[in-house]
Amino acid sequence: MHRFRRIFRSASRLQLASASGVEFYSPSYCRILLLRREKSSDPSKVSNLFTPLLIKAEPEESDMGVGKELTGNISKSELIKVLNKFYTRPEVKQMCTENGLDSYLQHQAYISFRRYCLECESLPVDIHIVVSDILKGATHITDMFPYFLKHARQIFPHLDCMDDLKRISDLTSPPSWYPSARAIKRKIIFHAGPTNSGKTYRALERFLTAKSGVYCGPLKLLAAEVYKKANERGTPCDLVTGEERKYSLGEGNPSPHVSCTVEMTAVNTPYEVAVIDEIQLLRDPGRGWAWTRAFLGVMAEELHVCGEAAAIDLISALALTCNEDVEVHTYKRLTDLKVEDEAVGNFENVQAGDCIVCFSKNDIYSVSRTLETNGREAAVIYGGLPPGTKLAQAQKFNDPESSCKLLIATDAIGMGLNLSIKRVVFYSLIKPIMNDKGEKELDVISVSQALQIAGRAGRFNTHYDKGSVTTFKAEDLPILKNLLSQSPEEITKAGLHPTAEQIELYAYHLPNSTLSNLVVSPILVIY
Ligand SMILES: Nc1ncnc2c1ncn2[C@@H]1O[C@H](COP(=O)(O)OP(=O)(O)OP(=O)(O)O)[C@@H](O)[C@H]1O
Repeated sequence: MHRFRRIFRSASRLQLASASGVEFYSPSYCRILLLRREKSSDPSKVSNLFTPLLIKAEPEESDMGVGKELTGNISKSELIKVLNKFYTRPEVKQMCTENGLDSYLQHQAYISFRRYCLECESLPVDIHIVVSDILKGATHITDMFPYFLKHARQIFPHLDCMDDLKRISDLTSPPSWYPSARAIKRKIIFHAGPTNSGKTYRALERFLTAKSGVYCGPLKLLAAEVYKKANERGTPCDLVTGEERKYSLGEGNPSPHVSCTVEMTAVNTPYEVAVIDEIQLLRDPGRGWAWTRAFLGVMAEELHVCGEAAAIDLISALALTCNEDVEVHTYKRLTDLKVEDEAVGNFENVQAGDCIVCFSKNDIYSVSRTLETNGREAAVIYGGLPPGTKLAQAQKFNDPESSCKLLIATDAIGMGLNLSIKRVVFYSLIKPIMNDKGEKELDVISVSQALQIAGRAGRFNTHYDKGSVTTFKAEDLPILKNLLSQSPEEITKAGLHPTAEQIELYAYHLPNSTLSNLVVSPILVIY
């Protein structure tokens, strides 16, 4: 199981498909390819990642000396001469290419074959006879090719099942990976609007009144919130995250409703209603595949997706690949949000109801230390905290009776959490991001991130019916204003991940492959 998990994780590096004009990507996969490309402009060099299996020179006992008895002794020097001559023949190279061996694999196979022949105490009969015939001029040197190819296939097992691997590697039609979802005609409703516009509320109302449903959220905390809300409303609902499963109706007795993190979405369970929250995250380089999978695979009569309007076109195109239509409902923000004309400047100007947003743990620590030194109590929320701790921190900050009036948080608060924030203060606008090469670099936050985080201020149904936003440093304010004056960038790509079954098939076809060979096989096949 552990081995399989490792295979699966690495397999997230697979590419990609382009189905009916929808572009998919898996950047961590691309990272490998780009790394390879940096070393060489030839994409076929991906095969350099294959390491040959070691074949011991141990012929069958019944073979021992038979070749020599039949055709006479062959000296090592004669054998080397034949092998070298064989390998330099252009026809041999041609035949290698035709059989899936590029120049790297040819060379590796030749080194291994040569070692095998020279280390053999007694050559296998068939090889002995063909070498002997070549030496006598009775046959052509290229007649050794079948023996060489047999050896190459032993050390590179993927060569034996290229056709099957090609079939499995066909990632060009992701909708067909989910036959159960394709067997039903789903009604798809896209709730589009900015943050705090009531989109999720509307979708959840439908979820709560359905006979069965699944809520797929971006964070454990949000899944936990929906689980709590549903159960409080008398709709028994289970909670499923990567870490835990909570049953509402008693251990082992699943409820008709499930609230889960999007990665945990069941694609073989029928539901009346499914809600996929923050659908724009399907473009996310690391986790986007989970939204794509949930969208294509969830078996729901009614599928509600909530998110930025920037995802409408892509979702409609994806739906089209499933022969489904999308009904779009648009929403407006429920409360006012004002961009302030002054930056905060220093910690004395921090006010009750402020949420200081940082993009690094160092900033979180330094801001909380400074506030503490100034005798100001602050709750802290960042991605790495356990969900229970995050919830406790959110409750402490939301509680009007609490002495804690400040919040320090990363963009973990950017998604759906109900926090009583009066003003969002961006401590910085620089965030580490993953570039196209899969490397981490620092960049200004995107328009979508700025809007999403700023939108947390003045959340409907909290103590503040209006919100405001500003920066800590004066020099950041014009940049923030510019970001907030724009609409989120149109989403044009969705993340994609092969299914567990596809990776299992790879493991099945290549039982003797090393893990690294198994992982890179699909990449080679795609090329
Ligand atoms: N019609 C409504 N009646 C009562 N409360 C509502 C209503 N619409 C929205 N709310 C509340 O307003 C808050 C924001 O709504 P909601 O979570 O649906 O926003 P959203 O558009 O999905 O934005 P986000 O992505 O930030 O969650 C929530 O606390 C929600 O319960």
